[in-house]
Amino acid sequence: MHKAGFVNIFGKPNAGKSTLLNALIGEKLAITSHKVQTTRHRITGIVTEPGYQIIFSDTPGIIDPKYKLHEKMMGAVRSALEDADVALLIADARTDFEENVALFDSLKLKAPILLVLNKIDLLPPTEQALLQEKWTAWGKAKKVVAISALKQEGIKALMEGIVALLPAGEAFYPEDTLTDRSTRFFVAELIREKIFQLYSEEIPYHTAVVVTEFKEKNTLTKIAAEIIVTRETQKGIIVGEHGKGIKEIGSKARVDIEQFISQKVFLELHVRVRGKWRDSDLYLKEYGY
Ligand SMILES: Nc1nc2c(ncn2[C@@H]2O[C@H](COP(=O)(O)OP(=O)(O)OP(=O)(O)O)[C@@H](O)[C@H]2O)c(=O)[nH]1
Repeated sequence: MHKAGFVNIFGKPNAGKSTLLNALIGEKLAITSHKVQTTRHRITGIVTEPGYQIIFSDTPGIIDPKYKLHEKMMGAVRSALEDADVALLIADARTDFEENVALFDSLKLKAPILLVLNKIDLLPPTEQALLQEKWTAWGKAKKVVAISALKQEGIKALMEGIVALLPAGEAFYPEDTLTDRSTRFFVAELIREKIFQLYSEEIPYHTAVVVTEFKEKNTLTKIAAEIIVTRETQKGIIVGEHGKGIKEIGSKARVDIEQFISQKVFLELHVRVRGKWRDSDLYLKEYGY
């Protein structure tokens, strides 16, 4: 019997959802950083094996919306709640058990649940066993699996648990499909990731990235992108003294983009100020939210 279905990942910000998606897919599709709310979209990654196809979705961490951007992010979570065949609820093993329970209960999921206890590499084994018992006693998960998404431990057992819960069905996508997102989308995400990794405090949360040009030539791909911020001062910080900041974003992003598209890249970055982009439907649409 062939199996196929949508397996959606939910959890608090920073629980490790994107790291888990990448570990399950075996490719870097979702960007990560140690800051919360790195993920803003629903990102799909597809695994096809002889007996099954799984369409995984990473979702933004669940928060109370403060900007229209946040509302769009939570819209992505809602759509994922509705179409899940299997729900992966991921909890950072070091965070508060009750808070995670409250969040997971509030989702009112109808799909079968797999509870994923992540970051166990940071926990003594005795604590891990206790926590695993607590989650089993919660009673709503078909299975509790302890993993380290970062160290890729426990992923095989998790995969087996997922396949067991998958409904019968034909594949939704051709077997060589890795994702439903465009290359441009991933290029913008890789640039955005560098901003999350290189700048502290509020800058990343005021930033969007749009690819304005993507031209494949014989030996190299020419890419131009705009980094959108909300204030002139932020532009100054991103550009940096003598352009040092933007050069660093550019050279780090270029290395990753070249690896992603397997071609040499010429990357041109510009910074643009757009006062209220996070609250403007027009700009949010233009920037892909
Ligand atoms: N030690 C350890 N760190 C991890 C593990 N999984 C994820 N992390 C780290 O936790 C941080 C957050 O990981 P992400 O995958 O970006 O988390 P997320 O849940 O997608 O975060 P949002 O985008 O805020 O929703 C990153 O610094 C990861 O490297 C793990 O198993 N062990």
